[in-house]
Amino acid sequence: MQAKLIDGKAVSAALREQLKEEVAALAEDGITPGLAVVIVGDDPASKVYVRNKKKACEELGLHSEEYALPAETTQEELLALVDKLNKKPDIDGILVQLPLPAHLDEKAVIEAISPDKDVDAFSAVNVGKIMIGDYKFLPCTPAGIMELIKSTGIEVKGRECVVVGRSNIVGKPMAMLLLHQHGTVTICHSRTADLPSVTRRADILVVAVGRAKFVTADMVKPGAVVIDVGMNRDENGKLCGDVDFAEVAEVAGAITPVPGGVGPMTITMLMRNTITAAKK
Ligand SMILES: Nc1nc(=O)c2c([nH]1)NC[C@@H]1CN(c3ccc(C(=O)N[C@@H](CCC(=O)O)C(=O)O)cc3)C=[N+]21
Repeated sequence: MQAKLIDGKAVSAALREQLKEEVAALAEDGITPGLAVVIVGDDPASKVYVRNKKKACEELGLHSEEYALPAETTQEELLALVDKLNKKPDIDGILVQLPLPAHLDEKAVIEAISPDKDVDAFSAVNVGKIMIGDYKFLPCTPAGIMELIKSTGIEVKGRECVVVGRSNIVGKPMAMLLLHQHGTVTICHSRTADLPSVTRRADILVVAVGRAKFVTADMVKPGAVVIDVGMNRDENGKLCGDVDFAEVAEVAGAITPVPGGVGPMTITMLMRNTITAAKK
């Protein structure tokens, strides 16, 4: 392996030390940031994330509440809970774990969360604010990736940045954040013609397609920074990313592992957003 490993756990740990100081400063004013996590149904992978979020809250001294609702929960029941949390004074951030079971209207639930408590920054108002560069919260995964890129010391300004994947929660906001830092940004997706020729232009390559080992060494420019957002299970049930780590690490200049890359950063940014929300 010739690439430098981008250690999401280490970058996370350093940021969490700073956040602890912010929490301590808020405590002097009698403020404890509070996060509510709502999970509907019992997807085992979702449970892992929810557990990691709760652990991070405990580590930083945040108040956290978990609402585990049965898979049969109705839209009305879920909206009633969101409404209650919107009004709950000790809750600053609300996260409804996605995806929701198919009978629930995800969009309506996201829009029901008060924009001031929308720590995922998924609602239309918050997405719009990101577009115009006037935001309070950044979406957690793209924000965490910007911190990882910063940790490599590479400057985004003027560079070729290629984002593979165009989801509302990762690909699109990711492209916008790179653009804010003056990157030259290309978004690719499943219909992109000759994808390898596009990804090979990237100085910074962010991959969020949800397909195990989708990016191979021939798709990567030598020396590129490669960020892997994937969370897949391989044939043996082992967690793996969208990038074929073993072979791409021979070509890239720096690369994130899965696990231990983007995942921990997502949670750290969620903590940061909750603290920001508590500052009012
Ligand atoms: N409203 C909402 N907001 C989210 O932010 C959200 C969501 N829904 N639904 C699911 C995805 C996924 N996600 C992850 C967060 C942390 C890890 C994480 O901590 N990963 C660790 C370990 C994971 C493991 O061991 O299984 C790592 O990569 O090292 C992973 C995935 C947040 N999501």
